[in-house]
Amino acid sequence: MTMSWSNEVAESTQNATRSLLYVPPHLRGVNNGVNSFDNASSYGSSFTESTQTQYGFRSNRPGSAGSGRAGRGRGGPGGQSQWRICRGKSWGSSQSLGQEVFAVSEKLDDLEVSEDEEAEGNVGGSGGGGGGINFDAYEDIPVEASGRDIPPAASTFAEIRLGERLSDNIRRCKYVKPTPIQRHAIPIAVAGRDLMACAQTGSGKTAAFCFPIISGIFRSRTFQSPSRYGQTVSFPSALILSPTRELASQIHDEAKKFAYQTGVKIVAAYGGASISHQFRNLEKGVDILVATPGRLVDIIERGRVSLRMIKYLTLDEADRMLDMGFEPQIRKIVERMDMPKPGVRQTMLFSATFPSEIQRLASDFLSNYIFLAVGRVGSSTDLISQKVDYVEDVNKRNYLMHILHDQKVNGTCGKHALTLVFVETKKGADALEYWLSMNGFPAIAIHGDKAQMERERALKSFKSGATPIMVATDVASRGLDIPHVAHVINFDLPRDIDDYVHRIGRTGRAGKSGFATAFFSQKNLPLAKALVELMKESNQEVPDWLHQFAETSISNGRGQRYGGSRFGGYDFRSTPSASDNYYHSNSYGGTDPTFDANVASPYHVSDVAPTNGEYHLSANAEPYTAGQYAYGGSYETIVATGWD
Ligand SMILES: Nc1ncnc2c1ncn2[C@@H]1O[C@H](COP(=O)(O)OP(=O)(O)OP(=O)(O)O)[C@@H](O)[C@H]1O
Repeated sequence: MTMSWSNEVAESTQNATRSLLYVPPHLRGVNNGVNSFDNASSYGSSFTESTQTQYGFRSNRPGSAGSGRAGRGRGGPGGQSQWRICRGKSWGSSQSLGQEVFAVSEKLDDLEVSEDEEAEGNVGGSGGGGGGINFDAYEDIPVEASGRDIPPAASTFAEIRLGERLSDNIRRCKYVKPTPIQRHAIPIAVAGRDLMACAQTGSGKTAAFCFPIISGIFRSRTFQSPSRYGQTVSFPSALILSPTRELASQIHDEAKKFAYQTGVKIVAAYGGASISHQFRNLEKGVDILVATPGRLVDIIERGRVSLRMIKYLTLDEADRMLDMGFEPQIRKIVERMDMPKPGVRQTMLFSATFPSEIQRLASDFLSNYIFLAVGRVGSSTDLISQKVDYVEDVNKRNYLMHILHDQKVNGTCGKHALTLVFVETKKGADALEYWLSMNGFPAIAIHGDKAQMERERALKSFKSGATPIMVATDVASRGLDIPHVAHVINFDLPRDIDDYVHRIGRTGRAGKSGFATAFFSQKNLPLAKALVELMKESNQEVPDWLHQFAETSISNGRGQRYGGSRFGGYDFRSTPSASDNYYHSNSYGGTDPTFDANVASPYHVSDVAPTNGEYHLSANAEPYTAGQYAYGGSYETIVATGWD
């Protein structure tokens, strides 16, 4: 049998196991077909008024009447919202729980990807589709760039001149058109500039940093030889750091596809996997090393890798990499392990969220950089329909099971509609996996206490649809690009709104719609304000009760966001507190000599309607005011347990 091109390149993880039905160890030999959901027939009665959802179908979804951003074209021709009122019914808080979860499953129905669609290569995801991605969804996204002499954006890949081989691979991946982050970031990176880039989850950041690196290494080939076969110490030209093993592995797979037949060698090194195997891979030659921080330090200290020749440094999920959990290790790698200094190497930082404190820390690693924000910094894409339900902790399991049961009986949770359930703790993940499995729901858990093989097996089983429910801690919240995740359920809400943004971002990727449900209880009060702001920014309907919580709640700081909605993003250099005398650009290609670091420019570069590569300045936005977008409050320590 001939393997498809992408399968050939990414041999291992691409082998789906759809035909396998996962049976958890404790259920082997047990009649798995028995659905003990009968036990749950009394759900309705076990829910008090306060646990009833305040479900509202969105009549004000983008593209429908009343939307401030009508005509986006998302969800089909004519800009019809995916989340329409189903079958002419309207729902309210007086509906029974059963009816409400039924409504959820109807929504999931809308999300299902047909076999035809997949066959046509219209499905995004690491499988490499993309031809039918709804790029219109991104067209009116605000873009802001600040910094000196900003290279102009490109509207096609061809304009960027990435080289023939890479261009062929881009076509093979069915990337017809660059996404907004790619249009802006790739020319900046190809021009050799340092970059801090913030763009929404699922919007194509991986390619935005991989293409310039691969192209740059390929071009310099004649002048500089790669790390050669048999060398005991490897000297990669590029280092891509990721907070999790799974993300490192995914970036490695993607980069390999992009670098196919270019001769650019890519090696992954992350914890939990055999280090001797990784040494052997390094000995075969490495241009681009994709690594998690812990394993990288280990291999450097064992003298197997030197960072002396690094020309490109990328931190994916950069804000996570620089938060309290990882920062010391990253500093050690970047500042004390032989790596060329900022200005000598090229540094690129990418994330969907960038709190100002982290931007400040990150600026230590950058030189004369450009800040690029596609969409509002830290906002979620409005491709994700968000719903928040008030559910007391004691009722969460039953409520979850009711939702899943409904998906199941309505046939809406097929192999193409996966459900990802986030919980707070590793123990909680195991317990919920067990409980769901015992109740006839094929679930698998992933968390940092599992052996790497088990983590990989869990992910593979979930991706293939063999186990369509995955219970996860935050180890799966960032970067993972899993096709067909239709529903993200925050069984336990995170304490940090940015984590919420990343978690729900596992659905609604590459222009596709997704659905996110959060179970909110009293203990989530500190998150209420930020959640309301985020939902409003993403054009979501906010339940009245959540508004009330938000008004009364005191933020814990991490929950709080930069205040208010505003066009474009926020570059921390434009606040009075930015310690250095930073520059600020008022246009692509020009620096405003009158720029005052204390009052940022009111001009914004917009690509709302780029014509012939021309970008328009809009002076319509209010000037920044001091601290207006500061990531308010105190900064709580986040311990990145189980990440590396
Ligand atoms: N130009 C493009 N054309 C078609 N598909 C694309 C394009 N760029 C990226 N994709 C696809 O979009 C999906 C999301 O991309 P990617 O994983 O890079 O998103 P991301 O912005 O890094 O998300 P996150 O913030 O969650 O890490 C992937 O499946 C990728 O293959």
